[in-house]
This record gives sequence, structure tokens and C-alpha cells, in this order.
Amino acid sequence: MPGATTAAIVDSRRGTQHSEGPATILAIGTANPKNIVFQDNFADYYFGLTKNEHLTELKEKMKRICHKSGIEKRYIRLDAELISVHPEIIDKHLPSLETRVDIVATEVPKLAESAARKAIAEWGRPATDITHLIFSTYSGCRAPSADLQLASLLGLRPSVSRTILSLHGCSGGGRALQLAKEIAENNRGARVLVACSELTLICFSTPDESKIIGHGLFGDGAGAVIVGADPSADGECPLFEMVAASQTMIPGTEHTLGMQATSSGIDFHLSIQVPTLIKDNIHQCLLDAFRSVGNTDPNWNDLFWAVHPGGRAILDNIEDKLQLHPCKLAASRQVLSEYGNMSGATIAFVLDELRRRREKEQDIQQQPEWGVLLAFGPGVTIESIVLRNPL
Ligand SMILES: CC(C)(COP(=O)(O)OP(=O)(O)OC[C@H]1O[C@@H](n2cnc3c(N)ncnc32)[C@H](O)[C@@H]1OP(=O)(O)O)[C@@H](O)C(=O)NCCC(=O)NCCSC(=O)CC(=O)O
Repeated sequence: MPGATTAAIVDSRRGTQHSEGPATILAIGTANPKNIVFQDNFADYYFGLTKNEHLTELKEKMKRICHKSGIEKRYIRLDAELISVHPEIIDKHLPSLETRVDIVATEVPKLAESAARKAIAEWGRPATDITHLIFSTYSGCRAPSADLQLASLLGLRPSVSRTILSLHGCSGGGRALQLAKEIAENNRGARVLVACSELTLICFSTPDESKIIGHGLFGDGAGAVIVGADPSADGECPLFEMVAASQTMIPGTEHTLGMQATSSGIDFHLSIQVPTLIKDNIHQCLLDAFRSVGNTDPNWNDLFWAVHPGGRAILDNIEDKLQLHPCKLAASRQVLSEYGNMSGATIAFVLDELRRRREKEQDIQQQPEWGVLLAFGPGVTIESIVLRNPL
């Protein structure tokens, strides 16, 4: 640019760099492994698979948890065939971290690929138009990681800007969407692929009192979401606008939810206090989120809700605390029932279910304009996004 000063060049670039409108969800895809496990006979399945039928008290406890979980079925990649090839996975005296890392290094991106292909097909543009990729998983123990693998599997452009988020647990999907929002709004024309892929295989263990809860709730799945601002006229369909986003940590609760790598996989810890902690903090968190968009007195029943179904008790507590009509968390409960808690990937399933329900609703006037996305993870961290239905 002859004659232009460096400062003018930088200023003019900054001026054209931002998008006009808010980041918007443009497409959603989901995928699960083939192996289905029904909750009714999960205790028999799990104690049989791990050859621990003799632990009858623990098995009865698992049955009580399953019975109250609000889950009907889950998809779980680990099956008898995989265990027969890798028996160390169910032998707590043998190291198995390496085996697990090897398996998930292939399987996690593959599952993400299935979800992403569906999202890209719905989006209607070539995969090479994706400018950024954010990949979230709790199975990320290797570099180069699942983000690079997914980019290769999908044939994304070599200059795609990749980020891997690791061990955000169940808030990983919410965190990835928040980052996608920042990227889309600050880089005009950006199209961000968010992929979350979770396999319980990395955490799977033989029955143990401290981990029985997780084995009763978690399932495998992948979700993919395409985010961009200013949907183009050539067929992009806005599904949800992400108007404001925030992350809150509940002080002094870092020991209540956690994951840690050990020689036999990733150990997780889930305190019985989690549903109560969320109940005690959710109202203030939501007030703060809505104040940031100028709404100081929201009516919670006027919103649509995309809540991570961490467990039935968490949904019950939110419903009770905010006095929500039962239909408000119906999408979250349906996802919990059909898939269990798929950690960070679950929120994509909830958004997908919400939009399906919205499409069936005949009367557009009945559809709430504003909504909220909530996800919970280690910290304890609450990710919230104020959503808007583009109508
Ligand atoms: C597990 C439940 C379905 C059980 O239902 P109820 O609480 O109504 O029933 P209940 O009180 O009779 O409990 C049944 C049995 O489960 C046991 N139980 C409940 N929560 C437990 C926990 N966290 N750890 C160990 N045991 C637990 C109870 O002690 C009881 O054992 P006994 O029968 O022997 O007395 C529910 O509590 C629930 O949905 N909890 C939420 C789970 C949770 O925290 N999810 C977040 C996942 S983490 C996440 O989403 C974020 C992340 O991973 O990052």
C-alpha cells in the first residue's frame, strides 16, 4: 500500500476484521458407536464383562443407580470383543494406559468424523471452507492429537487453525462453543467446526465403590457444530444465535469433580454434592448472564433451555430451583434417556434435539425467542451461553 503508514494499515485491517452479527450455530451433527447397552440390564452386563459377578452388594448399588438415572440406554464402544484382545483393560494389576491411549487415538477422531460429516452435509458448503477447528475430548493424551487427525480425515485445508481442548469434562462442549463464538465474531467470514468426541474406554475400570456412579451414567458419543457469523445468502441456515457467553467457577469446589491419568487409564471422581452445588449457584449465574444482555428480570419459563444432562438429579434440581415447567428441560431429559451423559459431546445432542422439537412446532409465535445453554464441568465450572432463536 504505497503511501499508507504502518499504523493506518493495521487500523484498516482491524476495522474490517470483525463480523457484523453475532456468532450463529449453522449446522449440527451427532454420532455414536454401534454397541447399545440398556440400562435395565446394565449391572448384569458390566459385572459380567469385568468378571466381577461375586461383588453382589456393589452390583445391587449399581442397579439402584441405574434405576434412578433417567437413562434408558447408552452407546458404549468397549465390548467383550475388544476386552478379549486387550484383557489388561479389566485387570487392575496390569498397566493399561498405553493400550487405551492407542485405541482412543484412532477411535476418538473417527467418531468425531461421523458427526462432523453430518454437520458439514447439513451446512451445504465444502469442508475446505472450514477456517478453524476446535476439538474437545477428555481422551486427549497424545500429540499430534485428535484435532489434526480429524482435519486429515475430513480433508480440511492445511491452513485450518486448530485448537485441542483436553479434560474440560462435561463442560468441554460449552467451552468449545464459547471459543468458536470469539473466533467467528473477531474474524469476518470465519467458519468454525466444533467437534467433541468422548469414549468412556479411557476411564473404564473394574467395579469400585468410588467410581460406580460414573459407570452408571456415562456413555460414548460425538457432536459436531458449525459456527459462523453473518450467515451467507447461499443456503446457510441459522439455527441458534450465541449472543453472550460466560464462564463461572464455584469457589472451593475443585475437589468435587475431577479426572487424573493413572497407569490404568483416567480415574474420575464425582462427589455426591455436585447436584446440590449446581442448585445453589445456578440462579445467580443465570442472573449474571442475562444482565450482560440488558435483561435484569428474566422470566425463566419464557426461555428455551439447552442444559447439559449431567445426571437426573442435576436436571431435577435446576427445574426445582427455577420453578421451570416440565417441558422446559424435556430435550435434556430425552437426550439423557437415549444416550446417558456423553460428557462434553452431550450439549450438541441437546441442541440437535431442541431444533428438531422447534421444527415440529407449528406455531412460530409459540417459540421462545431467547434461550440459554448450560454445561458443567471440573472446577466446578458452569459455562453459560445466552442464545437467541433467529425465528
Ligand atoms: C445417581 C442418581 C441418578 C441417583 O438418583 P437419586 O439421587 O435420586 O437416588 P438415591 O439418593 O437413592 O441414590 C441412589 C444411590 O446412588 C448413590 N449416589 C448418588 N450420587 C452418588 C455419587 N456422586 N457418588 C456415589 N454414589 C452416589 C446414593 O448414595 C445411593 O446409594 P445407596 O442406594 O447405596 O444408598 C442421581 O443422584 C444423579 O443424577 N446424580 C447426579 C450425578 C452427577 O453428579 N452427574 C454429574 C456428572 S459430571 C458432569 O456432568 C461433568 C463432568 O464430568 O465434567
